[in-house]
Amino acid sequence: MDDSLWRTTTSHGESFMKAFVERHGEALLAFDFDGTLAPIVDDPEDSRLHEGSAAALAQLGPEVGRMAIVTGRGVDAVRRLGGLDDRQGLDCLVVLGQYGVERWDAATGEVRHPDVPSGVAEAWDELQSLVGGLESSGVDVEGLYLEDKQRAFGVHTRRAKNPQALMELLEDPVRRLAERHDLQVEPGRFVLEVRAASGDKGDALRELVEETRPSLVAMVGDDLGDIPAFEVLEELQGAGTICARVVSGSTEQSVLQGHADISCDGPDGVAQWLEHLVGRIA
Ligand SMILES: O=P(O)(O)OC[C@H]1O[C@H](O[C@H]2O[C@H](CO)[C@@H](O)[C@H](O)[C@H]2O)[C@H](O)[C@@H](O)[C@@H]1O
Repeated sequence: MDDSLWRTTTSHGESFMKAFVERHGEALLAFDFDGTLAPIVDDPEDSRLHEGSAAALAQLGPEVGRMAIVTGRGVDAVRRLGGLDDRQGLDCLVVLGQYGVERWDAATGEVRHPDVPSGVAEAWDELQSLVGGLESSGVDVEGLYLEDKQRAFGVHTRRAKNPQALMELLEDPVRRLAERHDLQVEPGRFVLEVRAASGDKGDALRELVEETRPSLVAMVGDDLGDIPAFEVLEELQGAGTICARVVSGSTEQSVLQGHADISCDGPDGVAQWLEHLVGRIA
C-alpha cells in the first residue's frame, strides 16, 4: 500500500491497515509528540500539533478503543502546546509524560504527577556551572538551550552554529554529571535529556496495553527514545497481536527506518496516514 507521504513496508503494516477497517474499535493508537504529531522547530516552546493530525485525531478519537501520546515531555507541556484541553473528540486520549512517569486522562482530567526525584535540582545547578566553565575556557556555546522540565532537563544544541559538533563536545561531561547524580541520559534529536532511571516508553506502552487489552496496536515515533516502545510491539507481534511500528522519518534519525512497518515522511506523512485511516472507516 502506498500513498505519496506514507507507505507500508512490511506484512505487519499491511495486516494492521486491513484489520483497522473492521476492528478499529479495539485499536490502541499511540504517538510520540515532537517530530511525530508536532513538526520539529528550533525552540521547544514553539512546538504545536500539526493541524492535519489534530483534525484526524478528533475524528478518530470517538471511533477507536484508545489513543495515547507517549512522550519525553511533561504532561502539562503537551496539554498546553497541543491545546489538548480545548479539542473535541479526544475523550479516549491518555498522555503518558516524561516517559510514562506522569499521566493525564482526558476523559476524567485525572493527573499523575509523582514527586520530583532527588538529584535533579542539584544536577541542574551543576549544569549551569558546567556550561559557565566551558564558556570561560573559550568554547563557543552560542545557541545552546537548557530546558528545565522539573523532573528532568534537556540540553539542546539545535540552534548552535554546528549542532552536531557542540553535541559531541557536551556528551561526555553531561553523561558524567548525570552519573554523579544517579541520573540517566536519553539522547535524541540534537538533545541530551537527563532524567531519573524510571522506565522508558516501552514500559509506559506495555502498562497501557495491559490495562486496555487492544487487539491491534500502532505506535508512531521518530526518535531513539521510541525504540523501546517499538520493541514492545515486536514482542506483541511475536505473540500474535496485530501491531504496526510507524516511523515518522527524518534524516536526523535514519536508524529508525529499520524498525518501520509503516513509513511516513515526517509529521506531514503522519498527518496524511491518519487522514487515510479516517477515510478507511468513514
Ligand atoms: O518524546 P517526544 O515527544 O518526541 O519528546 C522528545 C523531546 O522533544 C523535544 O525536543 C525535540 O523537539 C524540539 C521542538 O521541535 C526540537 O527543538 C529539539 O531539537 C528536539 O530534540 C523536547 O524539547 C524535549 O523535552 C523532549 O523530551
